[in-house]
Amino acid sequence: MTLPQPLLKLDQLRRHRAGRPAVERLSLTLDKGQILGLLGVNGAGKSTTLSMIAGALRPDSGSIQLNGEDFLEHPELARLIGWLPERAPLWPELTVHEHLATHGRLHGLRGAALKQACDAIVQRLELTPLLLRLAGVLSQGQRQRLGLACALLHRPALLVLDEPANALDPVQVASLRNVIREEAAAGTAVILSTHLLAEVTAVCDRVAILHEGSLHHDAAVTDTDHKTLERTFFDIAMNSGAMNEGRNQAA
Ligand SMILES: Nc1ncnc2c1ncn2[C@@H]1O[C@H](COP(=O)(O)OP(=O)(O)OP(=O)(O)O)[C@@H](O)[C@H]1O
Repeated sequence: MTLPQPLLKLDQLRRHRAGRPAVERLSLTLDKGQILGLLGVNGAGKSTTLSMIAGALRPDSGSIQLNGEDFLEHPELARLIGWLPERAPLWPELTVHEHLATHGRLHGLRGAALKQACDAIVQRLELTPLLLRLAGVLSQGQRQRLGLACALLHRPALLVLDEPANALDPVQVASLRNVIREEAAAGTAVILSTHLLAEVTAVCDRVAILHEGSLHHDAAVTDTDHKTLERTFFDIAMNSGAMNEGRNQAA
């Protein structure tokens, strides 16, 4: 019997930025319907990792497989991905509706299918009152919601969210959590980076901790209550030198 392959497989990813290692020998897998939280202090390498997964930054070495295919060899597999970067890239002179329609067209949606996709995401993310507003005058939280809508519009198999709760009010944070859970229940794999441990325990079923570009922890969240996760996070952040020595000796 052949085992189902993971939706996403990172193998020994490496990337230097400004002459320094930003991500080092990172290997991870993610299955359909899983929600992985990526934690780490500032500069740990979370955004660099997510940018490589989303196809926006090429690794120096290592491989990325999507559905068993080599993403670096087949960049067209980007159609499987919905990406919300740390700062949603919006055109200030386009309205919310024009953004959605443009994103849909870029993903090959036309006519009735495009209208249906836009209507569905507008309703889901409660964007109706904002439809005719220019992106340039949206609040930060509204920009974040529009960025999330653009990432979800084409029904990606893998959702890559870089600090998605940034600037959202508590009502919108709760609604974001629901959207993430609904996506995972429908089979979408989700990877999200955050600084908020509570975000991970509330919504993720797995957690990975990056430090200085390397993976230091990868565990199921059900096995890790909030206090334990907090302790693990601080241990890694404060004792990384000692941990690295241990890892090097073990290697
Ligand atoms: N555009 C860039 N040019 C050069 N170096 C960069 C760039 N972006 C990030 N870096 C460097 O890469 C390393 C990893 O940064 P990255 O943004 O991936 O970390 P992060 O974990 O997402 O941080 P934060 O939590 O602050 O968003 C850091 O040393 C950072 O200085």
